[in-house]
Amino acid sequence: MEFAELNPDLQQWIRGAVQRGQCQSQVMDALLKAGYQTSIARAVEQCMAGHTGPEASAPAASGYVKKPKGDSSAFRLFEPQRNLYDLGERQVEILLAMKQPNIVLFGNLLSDSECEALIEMSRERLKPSRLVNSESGSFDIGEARTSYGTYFDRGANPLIAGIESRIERLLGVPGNRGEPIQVLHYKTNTEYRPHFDFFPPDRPGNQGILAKGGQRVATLIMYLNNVEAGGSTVFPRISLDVLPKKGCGLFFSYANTAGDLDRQTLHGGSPVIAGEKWIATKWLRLGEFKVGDV
Ligand SMILES: O=C(O)CCC(=O)C(=O)O
Ligand SMILES: [Fe+2]
Repeated sequence: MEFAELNPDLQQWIRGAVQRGQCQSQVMDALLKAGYQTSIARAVEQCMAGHTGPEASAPAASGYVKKPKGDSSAFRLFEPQRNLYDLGERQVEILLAMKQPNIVLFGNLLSDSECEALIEMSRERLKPSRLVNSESGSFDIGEARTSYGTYFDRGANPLIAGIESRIERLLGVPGNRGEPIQVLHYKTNTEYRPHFDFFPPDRPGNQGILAKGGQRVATLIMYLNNVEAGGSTVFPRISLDVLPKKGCGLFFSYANTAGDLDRQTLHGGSPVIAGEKWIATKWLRLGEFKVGDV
């Protein structure tokens, strides 16, 4: 495979690895671990030899969140303009809004019965949550994330479809950019340690994920129950703790006002001290995320 045929994210990663002084076998090793075929060797060789042609410009669904000229709004996504969003079937309130990072807390996003139904339909399906290993691309279980979870394909049933349609109308982001809704259950003493929801594009293990729908650009966490103690969504770099409240939704997008990935969005699910915690999460991509692309 020719270097020029690779997608720009992968080109960029290989260029970066070469510039960092990695030798051909180290680069190949990382790529093979990330699931690429040996046929990529020719492209790596070309890059090593400096025969890469002109730098390709990143397509819309690139691994980076880059500011399009003069406008970062496509990447920052939802920024509230009113205090109440009347969606007809539901009035969603804005309870908190922060500009940098772009964080919005929604009230009245889900009804009590929607929250309860989501929990009930997930109970039997829960499996230990996994983390993406950004070096190898594998999905690993570990103590950084001790919740249990499951997910529902887009439009999997009328309840999921209704919630997805509400999210689409509220945020103004096409539903086909959404990943499947994931439901997570944290028992007492479990947590999800601080992390980024975007996939650092310079890591070989993230190339496969980025190829499907492009970079993640935003998260919407929907709280499905009230938690007795602990279990906040914590943003340690900005000293913010959002306490879970049934029916509320926490939205944040990862591009700062310059359109670059904002590392202030580091966040986690802090340990549940008493009781249990249930959330449902919708992540949004820069491009279309095809159902089945998990
Ligand atoms: O549990 C939380 O509040 C945060 C969950 C989270 O960060 C995630 O699922 O990516
Ligand atoms: Fe997260």
